[in-house]
Amino acid sequence: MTKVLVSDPIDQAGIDILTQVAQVDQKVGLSPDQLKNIIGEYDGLMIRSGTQVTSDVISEAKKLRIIGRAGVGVDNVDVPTATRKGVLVVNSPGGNTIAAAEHALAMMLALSRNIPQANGSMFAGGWDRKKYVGNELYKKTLGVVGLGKIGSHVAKVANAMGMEVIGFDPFVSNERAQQMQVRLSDIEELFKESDYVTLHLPRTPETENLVDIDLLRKMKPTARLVNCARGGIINENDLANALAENVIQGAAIDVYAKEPLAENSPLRAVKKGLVLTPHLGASTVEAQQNVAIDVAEQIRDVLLGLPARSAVNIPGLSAEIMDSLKPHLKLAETLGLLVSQISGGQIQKLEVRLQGEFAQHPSQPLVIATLKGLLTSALGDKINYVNASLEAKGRGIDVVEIKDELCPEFARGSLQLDSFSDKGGHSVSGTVFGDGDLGITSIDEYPINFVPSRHMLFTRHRDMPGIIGQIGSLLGKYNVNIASMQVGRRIVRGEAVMVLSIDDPIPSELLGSILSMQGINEAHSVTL
Ligand SMILES: NC(=O)c1ccc[n+]([C@@H]2O[C@H](COP(=O)([O-])OP(=O)(O)OC[C@H]3O[C@@H](n4cnc5c(N)ncnc54)[C@H](O)[C@@H]3O)[C@@H](O)[C@H]2O)c1
Ligand SMILES: O=C(O)CC[C@@H](O)C(=O)O
Repeated sequence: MTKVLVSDPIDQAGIDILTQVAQVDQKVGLSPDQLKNIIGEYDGLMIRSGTQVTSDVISEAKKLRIIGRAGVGVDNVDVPTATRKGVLVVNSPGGNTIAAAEHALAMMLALSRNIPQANGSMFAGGWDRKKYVGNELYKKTLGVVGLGKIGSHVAKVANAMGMEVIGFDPFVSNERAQQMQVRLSDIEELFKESDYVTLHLPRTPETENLVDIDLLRKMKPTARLVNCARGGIINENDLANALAENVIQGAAIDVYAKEPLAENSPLRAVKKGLVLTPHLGASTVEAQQNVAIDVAEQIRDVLLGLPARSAVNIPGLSAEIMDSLKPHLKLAETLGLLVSQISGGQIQKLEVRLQGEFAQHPSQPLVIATLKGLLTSALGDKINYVNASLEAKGRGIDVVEIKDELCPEFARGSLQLDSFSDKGGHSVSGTVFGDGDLGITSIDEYPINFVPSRHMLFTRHRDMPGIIGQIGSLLGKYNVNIASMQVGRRIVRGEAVMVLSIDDPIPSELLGSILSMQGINEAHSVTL
């Protein structure tokens, strides 16, 4: 029975999708040890930001295939460990964009008009109209740090509200910034010039403590800072001191270095100018439905053996790409399996030659599929699209990609693998025909033409009368049925290759007998 654990509160729409394919256990509030103790039972795990999926947790997973994060940030998942274990990590990159952008805008407005303070005072019996005079956003300068999905939506709305928007994002071009009506600046200038600064960048080792007391001191004393991105980007002690010392006028914070925010956090002790929310950026009914559906559909698909839309740990391999490249990926995997089984040694280098149509597609998915095929004989079902590149690297396989847009021989191009091992080199190539069928078109540069089948016998032998008949008789003796045969050679009576498609695998004793025949240089049993 396929089982999925849901360990954070998830919208029912997502649960309904998961129950189409699995038994769904909803267990919210598990301690790290409780999660470790039960994770071994599950094929899928669905979380929000509350569950910490540490390396310890992933190490205890016996059959986990997918971790689905109903949201954007996967900083609560040890992605490198998941990748090593071949566990796919998926998220919902766009499901809560609007919710998070609107929360940041709400925080700016709340700060400028003292709404939380005025609200608190009203419920305490007050009526203070002088104390809560605020500021308008109109004609003020907004600095947006991180101009991705959320930052660009904030910029759009701020522009519409009559703000001047400046931005800092090292990965955004001037053209893109112009389209967003944002003037690019460096980070120090942005902090100096802005009346409001809003953060919309990820937390990474480079962005941790990015906003410290030095940067805060660059801000205007009337400036306000909003963080609805990730905790840890602002140094919380420095912010508390800056507010206490009137270095800046205000701040509104939704996310914290450590969540939930500790009771004795210096932020909770700030007396004025600070608005805090408990990581509510994505907490709208609409966003929670969006992310639950988006991620549950991906978990369902992966458990059914289909690709995911937003895989975090196989970049460049979206469901769309996998769908459009289906036969090409199948060929890449088949050639990888084939070359690994005829190589017979520890492969040290693999050249992946993409020609014609193959060179026009993104190469990364095709290389990953090749490596998956290459390592399947050694690792069985432990190898998949998630960990193939990492496993190949770990085994010291040097992968070289060669692209050639021309391919005069085959209308749809061809893919060739050249492997180099301690036992010498081998080469296989193939193509995809118009109807999506696969064809193997050469082995060790001997032209050949066959449709790959589950079981095959491959030989390199002297091209001399009687040798093929002898192999046929031996197979007959072992009751192995031949489905088809293909022979390729370059010189008459030189060396030739033969591929037999057979109905059953070759027993090792039979392979030994074939290898001991006169004129046989190599014989390999191949299973795809
Ligand atoms: N508060 C919430 O509930 C909530 C909800 C959703 C997203 N988020 C967070 O909001 C942030 C933005 O999310 P998004 O969906 O817009 O992501 P995104 O990937 O679309 O955009 C992030 C942008 O940050 C930029 N960036 C990266 N490093 C930078 C740096 N050092 N300086 C400046 N810019 C840098 C990137 O180039 C990118 O354009 C993320 O941290 C995400 O986790 C929070
Ligand atoms: O799950 C949540 O509510 C937080 C989501 C948000 O931080 C995200 O990264 O998508």
